[in-house]
Amino acid sequence: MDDVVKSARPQRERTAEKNDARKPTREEAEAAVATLLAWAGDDPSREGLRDTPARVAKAYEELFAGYAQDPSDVLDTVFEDVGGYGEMVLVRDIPFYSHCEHHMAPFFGHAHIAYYPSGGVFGLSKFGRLVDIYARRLQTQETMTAQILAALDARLHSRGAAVMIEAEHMCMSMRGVRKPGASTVTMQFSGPFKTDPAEQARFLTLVRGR
Ligand SMILES: Nc1nc2c(ncn2[C@@H]2O[C@H](COP(=O)(O)OP(=O)(O)OP(=O)(O)O)[C@@H](O)[C@H]2O)c(=O)[nH]1
Ligand SMILES: [Zn+2]
Repeated sequence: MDDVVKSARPQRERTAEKNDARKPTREEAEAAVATLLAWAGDDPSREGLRDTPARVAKAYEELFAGYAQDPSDVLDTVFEDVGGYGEMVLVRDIPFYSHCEHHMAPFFGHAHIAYYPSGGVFGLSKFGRLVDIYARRLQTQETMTAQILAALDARLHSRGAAVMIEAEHMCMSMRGVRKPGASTVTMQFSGPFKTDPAEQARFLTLVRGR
């Protein structure tokens, strides 16, 4: 397993608990939204915007719920009685919505995750949950790709994984360089996917073969 030290439960990552010391109150968050509305040129006290700061704070709780979630928790469902299955498992086209850490603008697309099981397989829905934990945080697409791979690498039941993410960034589509339709593809490999080009090619063929 390359340069990764495995454990049954990986270290907890950035979580709400860790950030609690400097976490503003909900009232402060809503006041900040009102300030942004005024700064954008609107009147936060007009009827249509009166409840907007509260709605935005509530929406942020959902959109950024990943800070309060631990990826190691979702990979705890493992099925060991799978008739000796040890071939690649690929879950492809997992949709996600995230926000880039540079502009807090949405980026969205699909993740594809493959791994080689070792003595058991993960519950399939957990890959969607894993993607969402990272998608519901601020980061780059590259970071998200690497973190999903690292979460799998840290589990005893994976002996190598491949993660590919394809996404469109609204900070490049709606503003700035304004190139709607441009897609960014990132990928990270470990185990056989990293050491064997044929494994990488098989993963890429299976992802594309739909
Ligand atoms: N590598 C990477 N870059 C990203 C991601 N999301 C946004 N960016 C880029 O972050 C960069 C920020 O560039 P800056 O020059 O600091 O900010 P800016 O003036 O708003 O840049 P423009 O977007 O070019 O207008 C831009 O090139 C974005 O396209 C991501 O997930 N990965
Ligand atoms: Zn951006």
